[in-house]
Amino acid sequence: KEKVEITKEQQALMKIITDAYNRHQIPQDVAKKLLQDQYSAEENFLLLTEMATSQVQVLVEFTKNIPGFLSLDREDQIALLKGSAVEAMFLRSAQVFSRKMPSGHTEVLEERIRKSGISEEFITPMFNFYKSIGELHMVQEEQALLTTVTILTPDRPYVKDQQAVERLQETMLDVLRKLCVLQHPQEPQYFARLLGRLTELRTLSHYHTEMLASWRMN
Ligand SMILES: COc1ccc(-c2nc3ccccc3n2[C@H](C(=O)Nc2c(C)cccc2C)C2CCCCC2)c(OC)c1
Repeated sequence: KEKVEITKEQQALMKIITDAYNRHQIPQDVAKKLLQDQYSAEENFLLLTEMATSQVQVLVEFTKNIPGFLSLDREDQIALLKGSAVEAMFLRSAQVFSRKMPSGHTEVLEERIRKSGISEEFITPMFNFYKSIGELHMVQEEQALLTTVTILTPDRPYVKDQQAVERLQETMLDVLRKLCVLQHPQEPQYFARLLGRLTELRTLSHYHTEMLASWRMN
């Protein structure tokens, strides 16, 4: 049984990324808004686009704090941001949905989202993903590193120097793997389960355009 140990450098890397992840949060708490009032499909669509837009700005600021990201080719940085924006948005939504809330709040939030205007056919895959993320009970370091690993996906469209992105992603995956072993010692499969969510995330994000196009306006 090999002793898993996070090195000093990896500790520092994890702190930089987690602090940046927590610092670059969306200002307004959309869950609180949704719990307070019921909005029309049009208002919800507007809220969704506002959230998605501010999320992209937050993502850009966050990536500036990923050690090595700014050393990548400038055009590759943009390709990585464009390629991961929707996935990062669903990941953030899953984390917001899975947050510990006073009893009954999650059910109300789920109801508001089901009735938001999104087409029926997308509700099940979306909530299946949210619940599968929730079941992982990720600590904030794992959430930050998982988002970082998602951004540093080498095979996004138009990435020229895939090797450079792969090297960066591997650095992050190594820290994440060790963190999972240390945080979930009874669950040796935890890291694999975590990465499996990224496959589900990519599938869900393929629906995104269709989800918007089929939004049920009155
Ligand atoms: C069509 O694609 C989506 C994407 C996300 C959601 C979504 N899942 C959520 C889970 C918890 C809380 C809110 C949640 N959202 C929306 C939201 O704002 N997501 C969000 C964004 C966009 C950026 C940053 C951060 C977040 C949370 C609410 C937008 C207003 C209508 C209701 C959904 C969605 O719901 C139908 C459909």
